[in-house]
Amino acid sequence: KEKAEITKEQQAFMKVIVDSYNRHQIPQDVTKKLLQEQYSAEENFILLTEMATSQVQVLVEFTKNIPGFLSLDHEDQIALLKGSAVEAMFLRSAQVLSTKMPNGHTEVLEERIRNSGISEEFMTPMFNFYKSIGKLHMVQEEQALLTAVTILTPDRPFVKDHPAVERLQEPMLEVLRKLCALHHPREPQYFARLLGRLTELRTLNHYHTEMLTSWRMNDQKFTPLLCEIWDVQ
Ligand SMILES: O=C(NC1CCCCC1)[C@H](C1CCCCC1)n1c(-c2ccc(-c3ccccc3)s2)nc2ccccc21
Repeated sequence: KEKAEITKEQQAFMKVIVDSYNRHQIPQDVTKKLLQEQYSAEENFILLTEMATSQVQVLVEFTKNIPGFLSLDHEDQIALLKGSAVEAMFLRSAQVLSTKMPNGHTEVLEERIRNSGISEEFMTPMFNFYKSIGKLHMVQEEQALLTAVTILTPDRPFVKDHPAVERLQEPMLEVLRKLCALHHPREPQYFARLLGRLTELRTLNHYHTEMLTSWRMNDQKFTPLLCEIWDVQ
């Protein structure tokens, strides 16, 4: 019995994470902008760097609210943020695309992304990921916790104290498992499928530098923050 129930402290824990996740304002802006018109590859690249820069700032605020994160070794805090920023960006982008929109808007958005300047070879893996996230119909709490679980991945490059990160990730996974059972009672494998998406995320992470350098334009410009996050220049 007690295995399934979400305890009082787990609820409080989850509230902190979900509230802080919902202070995310970027997704609406990017959807509105992209639906306005098809921009040139240059304009889209600038839009991406702007969105990504503010997304990283929001991600840092979100991460600081994860219980226990600030008591981790400071260099490990940086390593976790650097290691997860791109995955959080793709996860957020997937959630933006799977948000319910008026008829035809999703198709327009997809078209704009296909013609944004990203080279063709990345479209299939990227949209496969977006579709697979969409099919999960995640509730907000699941989205917030999945992002927190992604950030608290112990085996990121340069993380020294793995066990300390695992100790933070475990309660997160426990609450997420209970949430999945609660919101998707008829899908016992839902939690496993959710975690399977994290593997797909790592593949996209693997492509990201090439996606940027092969963007259909010359001499892409990056802000110092993005050079840190995107391993470019
Ligand atoms: O603005 C965006 N995403 C925001 C990021 C911060 C959080 C909110 C969403 C971009 C736009 C794509 C079209 C051109 C402008 C930028 N976007 C992407 C990305 C495709 C490739 C991406 C990437 C990231 C890092 C490295 C290499 C490549 S992100 N998928 C989207 C799905 C739905 C709506 C927007 C989406």
